[in-house]
Amino acid sequence: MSGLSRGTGALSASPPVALTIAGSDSGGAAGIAADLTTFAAHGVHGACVVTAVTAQDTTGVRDVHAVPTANVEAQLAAVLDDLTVAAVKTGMLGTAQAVVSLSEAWGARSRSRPPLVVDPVLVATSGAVLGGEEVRRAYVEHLLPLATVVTPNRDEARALTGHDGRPEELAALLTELGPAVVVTGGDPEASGLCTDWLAIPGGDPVPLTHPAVVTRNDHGTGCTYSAALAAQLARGADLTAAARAAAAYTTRQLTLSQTWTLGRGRGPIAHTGGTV
Ligand SMILES: Nc1ncnc2c1ncn2[C@@H]1O[C@H](COP(=O)(O)OP(=O)(O)O)[C@@H](O)[C@H]1O
Ligand SMILES: Cc1ncc(COP(=O)(O)OP(=O)(O)O)c(N)n1
Repeated sequence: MSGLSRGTGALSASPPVALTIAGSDSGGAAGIAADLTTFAAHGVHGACVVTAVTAQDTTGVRDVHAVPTANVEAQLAAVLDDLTVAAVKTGMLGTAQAVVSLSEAWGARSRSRPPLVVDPVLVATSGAVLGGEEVRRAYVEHLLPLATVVTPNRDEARALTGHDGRPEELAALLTELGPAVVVTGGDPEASGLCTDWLAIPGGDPVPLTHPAVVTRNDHGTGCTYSAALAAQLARGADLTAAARAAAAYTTRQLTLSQTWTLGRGRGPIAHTGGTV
């Protein structure tokens, strides 16, 4: 045996790499924290491009610092120049400039592009606005047409379409921009069920229904779902299987954190409980 320690574990193949482009949540519930821990739970190596730094806890968002666009671009170039990325997800992008810059960088890539999951973060659970009207418009005009799949919750789907229809109608409308769509959520307290609507361009929207978890600890749920979806795609799942698996994973994390008491407000969803 040489002087080098070989460790005790079996040799393993390199994991797939997923990249999150998102903001940080100082409370560790949403954003980059949720994404990287969710990637890890799926056996996927996580790279990250930080777009915004939020001073945030379980009760709300106190401050937002947008990372300068030139630095966001440099982070993205560093990751893509070096790592073979199998899937990308975007979360809070924060400014219209960041949305446009990312769209241009993505559109300009000549090599094959991995699946791009866009979680169009506009508003947090606490009601804090994380992306205003200019950001909304930039998503619609620039980024959504480049996405593989977009994962708005019902409020975001209404905002993006400018319509107040049923979620399956909103999902179908958004596919007209090009991507597949999962409109997430539902009315868990009323029905005991959550129904996400998956629409693939050219097909009829399909309901994906699962039991609802009654919990106050749901901060970071949308981030966790979209990160799990990206991780599944990085592992090679097809979109329908990935959407089902991501919802199952998210439900399991909500169940695990159901009895937690962390913070004074909407506590964090668990991120890495159980195995995938
Ligand atoms: N109470 C709940 N019980 C089980 N699943 C849930 C619950 N709330 C949301 N989900 C699921 O979590 C995922 C993210 O949805 P959603 O909560 O709409 O995101 P966001 O946090 O962006 O509003 C979806 O698959 C949705 O069905
Ligand atoms: C930095 C940051 N990014 C995203 C969100 C929104 O999180 P999300 O999981 O969509 O939903 P909430 O549970 O926060 O509504 C955030 N709050 N912060």
